[in-house]
Amino acid sequence: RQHDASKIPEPKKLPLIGNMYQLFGLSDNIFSTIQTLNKKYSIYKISHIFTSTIQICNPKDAQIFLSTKQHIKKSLMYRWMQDWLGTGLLTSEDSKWHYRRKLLTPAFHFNILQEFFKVFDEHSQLLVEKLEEECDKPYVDIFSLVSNFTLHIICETAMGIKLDESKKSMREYVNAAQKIGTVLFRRMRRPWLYWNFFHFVSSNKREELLILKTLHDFTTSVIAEQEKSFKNLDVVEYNETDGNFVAKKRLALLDLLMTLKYNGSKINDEGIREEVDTFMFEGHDTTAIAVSFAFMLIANHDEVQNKILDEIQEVTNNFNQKIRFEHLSKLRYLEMVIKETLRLYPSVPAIGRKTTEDIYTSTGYFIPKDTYVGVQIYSIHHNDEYFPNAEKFDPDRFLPENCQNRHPYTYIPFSAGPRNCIGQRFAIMELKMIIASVVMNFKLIPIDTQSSITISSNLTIKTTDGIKVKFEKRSFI
Ligand code: HEM
Repeated sequence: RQHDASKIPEPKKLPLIGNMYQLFGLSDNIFSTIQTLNKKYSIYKISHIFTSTIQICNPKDAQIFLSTKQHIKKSLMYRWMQDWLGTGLLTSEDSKWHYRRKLLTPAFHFNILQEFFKVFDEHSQLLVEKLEEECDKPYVDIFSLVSNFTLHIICETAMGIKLDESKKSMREYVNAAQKIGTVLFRRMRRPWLYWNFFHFVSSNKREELLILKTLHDFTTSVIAEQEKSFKNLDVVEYNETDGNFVAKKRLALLDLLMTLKYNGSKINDEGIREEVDTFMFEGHDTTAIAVSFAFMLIANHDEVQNKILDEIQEVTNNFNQKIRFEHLSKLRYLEMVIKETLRLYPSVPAIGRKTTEDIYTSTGYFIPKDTYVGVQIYSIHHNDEYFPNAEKFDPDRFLPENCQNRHPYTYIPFSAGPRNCIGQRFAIMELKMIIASVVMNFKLIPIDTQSSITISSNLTIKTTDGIKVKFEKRSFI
């Protein structure tokens, strides 16, 4: 065992600015700079005068940090996100996180998801209608179109409100949600902005405040709208053992939070705002990204597209029935396509933690308590050692027999362990419904390819120039 954190490999350092300078430069190529480092080392340290982070690019160490209840504290980036998300489920720690996680888990129970199906269906059909209007165009920039639909879906399901289609604030919200990531990333790359004072007086902060206003105005209007129609049912009881209030009936997210607020629990207006901001963002952006990359990959792989279509044909009795809730679990090949899309393009490419006790890595490096750690999901997914010919899109990697011998932490698009994604099943259902509805109605024609796009760094994975796909109406259905 090597008992020394200083033994962890470090890319070349300079005085004061450490090796952080490696990440300076244009935001477009930062992503590839990070990936080059990630390919070179399976674990390494990146640092400057104010802070250092251990980057983990291998599944064994990812398991050490993610699988236990021990390391649920988050890294610096999540603290910077608190002006936006408060301490909602994604950014909270310790007892607050435990309480909220326990409280909100039933809001994504199977029975609730089943009720959401009609919303997934309705918006998938509306997306099909919208794409029909786009068939004449040389291509569709898919993310900006789909994110509108996924925002509607999260509002109508988890928040329980129907958005007004013409609402200008909706588009503004989606744009602001893209911009906030850029502002947060800019801070990460400028060491002097780690100092709250310097950040407070910077132009970055001024930009952040404007963006936050747009984001918060939108979520505030969603809460106000839901509150107008909210009916307070007597479904809350006090749990003597843990001193918390619980709902006796399963409720969707915002209904649950409102019910608890009106019945004297710990949830107040601020708590509601935190969770609405958190779920609104996590719930629409991640899924829109996944749909966009899935369309690009399907368009570029005819054999995959045909297999998806064959499976839908079989499940819907030769396209004679509409896709129903019970069909979703039968769309097994489509599920493999979604998994392979999330391997190549995990919507959340990296996550951060802070150690809560001294720890040894799988190769014996010592990491002391209170160290920031980054788990590099994208680079674990792109490692040829775990996924031979890793850049190749091959859904068969997820055939049961092909998964057996893989370390479980080689594939972690939803993270893993107690702080994994609470919306995982929601996301898979929504993706299945949207992709099946679109492939059933259109032939997807490639415009962008895996090599034509440039991935850019943001909180979630983005490209510098959108993702372009062409849609051609199928005539035989
Ligand atoms: C393809 C879609 C999605 C992907 C790839 C994804 C991925 C992730 C990942 C990697 C995390 C861990 C973040 C971290 O530890 O910092 C996470 C957490 C989370 N996700 Fe998702 N997510 C998706 C969809 C959703 C949806 C649809 C929702 C809401 C309905 C959602 C809500 C959340 C929340 C609230 C957390 C924080 C959980 C906690 O800390 O207890 N996600 N997600």
